[in-house]
This record gives sequence, C-alpha cells and structure tokens, in this order.
Amino acid sequence: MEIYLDSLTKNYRKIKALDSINLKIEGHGCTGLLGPNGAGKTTMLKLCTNIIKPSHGKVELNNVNVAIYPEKALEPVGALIEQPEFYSYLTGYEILEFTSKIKGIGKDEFKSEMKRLGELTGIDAYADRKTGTYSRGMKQRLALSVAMLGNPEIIILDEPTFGLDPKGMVDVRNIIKDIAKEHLVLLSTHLISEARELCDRTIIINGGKIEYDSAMSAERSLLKITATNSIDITGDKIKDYSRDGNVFIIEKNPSFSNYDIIGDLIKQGLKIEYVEKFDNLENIYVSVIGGKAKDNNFS
Ligand SMILES: Nc1ncnc2c1ncn2[C@@H]1O[C@H](COP(=O)(O)OP(=O)(O)OP(=O)(O)O)[C@@H](O)[C@H]1O
Repeated sequence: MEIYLDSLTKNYRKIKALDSINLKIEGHGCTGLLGPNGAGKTTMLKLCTNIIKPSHGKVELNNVNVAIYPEKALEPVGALIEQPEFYSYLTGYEILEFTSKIKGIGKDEFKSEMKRLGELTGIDAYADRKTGTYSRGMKQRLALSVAMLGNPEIIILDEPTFGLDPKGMVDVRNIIKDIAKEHLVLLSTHLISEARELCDRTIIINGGKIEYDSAMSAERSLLKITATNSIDITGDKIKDYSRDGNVFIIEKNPSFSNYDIIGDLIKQGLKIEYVEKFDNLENIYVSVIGGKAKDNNFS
C-alpha cells in the first residue's frame, strides 16, 4: 500500500492551491493532513482520487499514475471526499448494493461485506431506512461503509468528522482507528486534537506547501525562546528558525546542546527572557502556521 506524490502542483487561475508537494506514505496506519481553511487539503485528496487533474507533477497509488490510469490506480481505494449526499429515496442498503455492483462485487461477497461493515460502522441498524431520514452521523457511517465496501487497501477521507456532534465524532474516530489497523488511511482535518488522537503521522500544510511532517521530525528538537529584542540569527548550531515578534522557534542542529544554542544566541546579541522546550503538536502548529493562514494567491 503506497501513496506517492511527486512535485504535485495544482493551480486555479491565480491561486496556487498546491505547490510542488513531494510525499510518500506507505503501509497501514493513519496519516493526517492538518491545516487551516484554504491550506490545500481537499485539493490534495481530490488529486489523489482523480476528481481533479494536477497542473504539474503526479500522484501514484501502488505505483500506478492516477491521472493516466485512473481505473487501475483507484481499484484499491475507498474515498469520502466532501460531505456525503445520497439519493434520499434510496435506503442505505440499496445504496450499498448499487455501489457494490459498480465495484463488481458479487452477491455472496456483498452479503459478507454487509456483515463486516455492520460490525465496523453499525450501518446495519438503519440500512433499511431511506437515507432522507438519516441524521448527519448516520450519513457519515453510510459514507464510510460505501468507502470501505470491497475492503480497499487505501482509504481517503476528507474531514470525516465534520459537522458531527461529540458522540458522532467519537464513534467515527473509533471506526477510523479500527480501519487504520489494516489499511492505509489518509485523512484531512483542521482539528489538532483529532490529528493527535487519530494519526500515526501528521502533515501540516499551509499555503499549498508541506510545513511540517512528523515522520521527518524524529530528530527535530525545537526550542521556544522569548526575547526582549529581535535580531536575525545565524550559525551552524541552528538548523532553522521562525520568528514572530520577539518569540523565536528554533530547530537546533542535533549535535549541539540547548546550552550551546543559548550561549551562541546571547553572543549574537539576543536578549533572552526565557527558554521553553517546544515539542507538542499545538506548539508546532502555531509555529508553522504563525497564527494565520498563508495567502496562496500568485498576485
Ligand atoms: N474549484 C476551485 N476554484 C478556484 N479555487 C479553488 C477551487 N478549489 C479550491 N480553490 C482554492 O484552492 C485553495 C485550497 O483549497 P482547498 O479546498 O484545497 O483547501 P482546504 O485546506 O481543504 O480548506 P478547508 O479546510 O477550508 O476545506 C484555496 O485558496 C481555495 O480557495
């Protein structure tokens, strides 16, 4: 199971919705795309499922190019993109049956799938009702069941808990946790708490770019330094830094200690007030988003 994005770019006229994304996701587990409104999350998931085509670059699913061979590439994929809407006069069962025919699932397999999905999502409790009578949470369970039908290896979910009440959120998150035990799940969320709870790997995107990838940051050692002045800092001890007023988030070169860094910064003229370790997702999010979404308009 593998999702591979190579220089993936999507422009909408003047808007660069995705900007040269390179990413590889392998094996089972849940990967979350976290980012503010307009970051490019849905665009990435739509490109992965061939709802839209890239301006440059490519998506490969299990080594098959999605834009060139969509049918083959999407064979191992179940997806839930944007809010699920179903024909209101059909029952959940009828929708699943209809989908199973499109997916080429035989009658016997469909029966066993209904049993499996019932256990996974609880859809069996109201499969005989018309979807026009479903609550949002029921629709979401049905949508997850549709995505899971045929047991695809790769599951792509756009904001799967959006609009659900707290109980609905807990239920759907539990379903996703179960799914991720054996499948590759790629989902988007704008909730830090959801990413923390669900995701084995979290990727923060903003302005169409990957700003943070937890898989790349095992060695990342961040310091938050609050100073009474603000200067440009340099040197081989510091791998990268961002600055918001007099607050610096510093990624240090792992071969140096915190004391080395602080001594160096004082030498450079930084008047340090206090230093904190900076390693949880909230802090990382604030440091990379900087409290505001980036404008990804070209002009
Ligand atoms: N069909 C479109 N036409 C023009 N611009 C679009 C279109 N779809 C998305 N965009 C723009 O592309 C950028 C990324 O949008 P996208 O929907 O991917 O963000 P998102 O991270 O999913 O945001 P949200 O959390 O609000 O759903 C935004 O600037 C958005 O306005």
